[in-house]
Amino acid sequence: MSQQKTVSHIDNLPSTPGKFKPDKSPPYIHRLRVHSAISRLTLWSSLFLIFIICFFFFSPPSSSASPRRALGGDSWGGHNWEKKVSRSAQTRSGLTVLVTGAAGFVGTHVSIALKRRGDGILGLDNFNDYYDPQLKRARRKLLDRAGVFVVEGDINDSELLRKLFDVVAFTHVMHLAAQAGVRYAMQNPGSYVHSNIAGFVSLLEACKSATPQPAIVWASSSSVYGLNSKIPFSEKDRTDQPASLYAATKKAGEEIAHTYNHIYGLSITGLRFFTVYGPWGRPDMAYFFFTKDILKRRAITIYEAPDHGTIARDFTYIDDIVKGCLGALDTAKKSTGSGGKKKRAAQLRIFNLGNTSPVPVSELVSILEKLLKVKAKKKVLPMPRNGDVKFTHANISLAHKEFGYRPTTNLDTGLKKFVSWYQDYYSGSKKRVARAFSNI
Ligand SMILES: O=C(O)[C@H]1O[C@H](OP(=O)(O)OP(=O)(O)OC[C@H]2O[C@@H](n3ccc(=O)[nH]c3=O)[C@H](O)[C@@H]2O)[C@H](O)[C@@H](O)[C@H]1O
Repeated sequence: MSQQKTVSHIDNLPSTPGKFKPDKSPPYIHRLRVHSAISRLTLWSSLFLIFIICFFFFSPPSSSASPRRALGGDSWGGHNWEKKVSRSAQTRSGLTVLVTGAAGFVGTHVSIALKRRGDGILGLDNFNDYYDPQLKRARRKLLDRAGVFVVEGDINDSELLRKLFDVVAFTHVMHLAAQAGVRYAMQNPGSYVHSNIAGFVSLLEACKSATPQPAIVWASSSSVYGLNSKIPFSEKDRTDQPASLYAATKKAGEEIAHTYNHIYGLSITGLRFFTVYGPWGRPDMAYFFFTKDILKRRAITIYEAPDHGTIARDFTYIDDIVKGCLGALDTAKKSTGSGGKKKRAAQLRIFNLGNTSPVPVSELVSILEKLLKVKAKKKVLPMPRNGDVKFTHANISLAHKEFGYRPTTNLDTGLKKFVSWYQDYYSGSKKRVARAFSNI
């Protein structure tokens, strides 16, 4: 009993050493006190040790110290990586631009054009295999030579995006990463939602939280006009009848852009590209695979509208598109938000970037036959209902007024340049391949 009392008395002793007054208790009381002090010390040391272990195990590794694995891409992070990122984005007096989809067709041309005039450019691309990734790797070589570093990663990787905005204060984002192709949407609808909707939102989230907020210029598409029959297509025309999921995701992008502009004060410019073609183009596009098939003496399919109607496109040459992109970047006003909050209304624009002269697909094939000096084996079939539209035709007066956009390359001239690049690039001759790389 008395021992129990004594123990409870010992437990009530002050734990602060300075307040402990030595007393004249018997020796067994001292032993008990020492024993208790040792137990407490052991308990606190164990707790401290557990805390340290938990801290090291559960805290995220510092990405500046060790590289991390990107979502669907290379590893990123670390001192050397950050140095490459900063060096690529460095500029004396120009823009500091993050180009998404930099290893894509338009992304490569725009990045090189911006770098050449002195802007600081950082590329981002996930190098997916929608079409030959070898071609994307070859474009990366061009970018490397031009001094543009391309980070391999996905726009859905918000941690990577945050890191990029931490390392570089981008003034602009040229957003070109997307799942392209009108007809492929029937085979892989999820990829359109992943890149063109979820990916776009992920990018806008990063932009709205960045300090400073960048101005954004991004690629919408002529396909948003869908079944619109009023020609030429003007930005004021209706865009609520998309004919493909691709078009629907681009239209959704335009609405999402409105929301981020409205809530967060992001300055956003959408560019509706009209069937862009040229050297280093996309192998999934008709002019590209027609060239390949004609040269291989394989039959090509040409679609026609009901009642043998013509299908036509406002084919637009890549150099004209590049000028349009640069014009849009140069006239983009600053975003107005900060810390994720809007201060005042910000710029929100949409422009057609087309060629203003539609050409029937049959005419495109005739030009290719002349340039390739091979007669095409043609199969004419009714246009399947798989997302295609009968014709496109851009009214470009708005882009002309705002930044002097005026396309100057007709389809004959543009295809001549494409065919010359194609024949060099796929020639198998070292000298000619080198020429394909130098002609950009
Ligand atoms: O402006 C856009 O926003 C879009 O442009 C491009 O789409 P489209 O204009 O449909 O180009 P593309 O496929 O080259 O077909 C060209 C023509 O060939 C016809 N076509 C096609 C295939 C075939 O086998 N036969 C055929 O006649 C076909 O009927 C069509 O008339 C981009 O791919 C797209 O990503 C998007 O950017």
